[in-house]
Amino acid sequence: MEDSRLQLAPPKREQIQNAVDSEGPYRLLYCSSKNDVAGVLQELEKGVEPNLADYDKRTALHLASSEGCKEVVELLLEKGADVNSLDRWGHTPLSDARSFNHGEICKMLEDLGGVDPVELESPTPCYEINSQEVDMDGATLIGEGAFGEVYLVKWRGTEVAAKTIRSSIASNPKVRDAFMKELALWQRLRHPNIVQFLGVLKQTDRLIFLTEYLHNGSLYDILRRRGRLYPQTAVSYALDIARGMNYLHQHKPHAIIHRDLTPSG
Ligand SMILES: Nc1ncnc2c1ncn2[C@@H]1O[C@H](COP(=O)(O)OP(=O)(O)OP(=O)(O)O)[C@@H](O)[C@H]1O
Repeated sequence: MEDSRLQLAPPKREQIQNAVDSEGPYRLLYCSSKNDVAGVLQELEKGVEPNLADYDKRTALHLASSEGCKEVVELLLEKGADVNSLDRWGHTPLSDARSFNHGEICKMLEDLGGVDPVELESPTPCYEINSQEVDMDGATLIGEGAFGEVYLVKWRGTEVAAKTIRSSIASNPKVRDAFMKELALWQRLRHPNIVQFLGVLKQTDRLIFLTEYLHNGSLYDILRRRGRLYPQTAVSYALDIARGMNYLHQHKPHAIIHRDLTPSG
């Protein structure tokens, strides 16, 4: 697994813009994303609710905050827009203003009690496994990846994969920190098509973590052993991969983007 593979992705700007109509009550959302103060005022005067939201539960205040439309943010707040409304990803307008670095808007929202639930999420430390429970001396080498060797070991009587991280990588505090954050995120994932993360070995000078052991290895290993797959098998593998990817993309509050999907990992 690469240290940059699992990435947090805020909602894309194009998605925000495509999601809003320029006509009907949704014109409020469209005008808010374009900093069209007169248009926003017109809609509010027609009686459109300031907290009207699109199908992603994004309000005019979310859109104006993402797009840096300071005047519209000011107007919406004055007209009673909810400073802490949550969109489908659990983001408030302040989360959006922060992701796009709109400092002045952040300040306006904070002054009115705006909070950012994304920031409040506490990073969970990685589950630690006592290294005495794992027989590293009896380990069998099963592969080698970009970051180190992979071994088959037994942990509490169960076969698991132990991934060792090269000391040249693990000894760099910045890289190690980024790696640990990625592992902390991985340990929260639960899906039949995502290899299960089990924990990090403690009391060892090396960085080693355990995952579920796959008896057939990676897709690359299967292709190398068996050659061409039957079409039904290929389709069933493709569906399993798509299910795993879909789970990552639906992850809340942020989608997870793999960025390095290959037959070997
Ligand atoms: N959980 C596992 N169960 C069985 N074999 C595994 C497992 N993880 C890795 N392997 C084997 O070890 C090899 C190296 O895996 P690893 O994930 O470290 O490297 P990689 O394929 O280069 O991916 P990355 O780019 O993440 O380093 C794989 O190709 C596979 O043969």
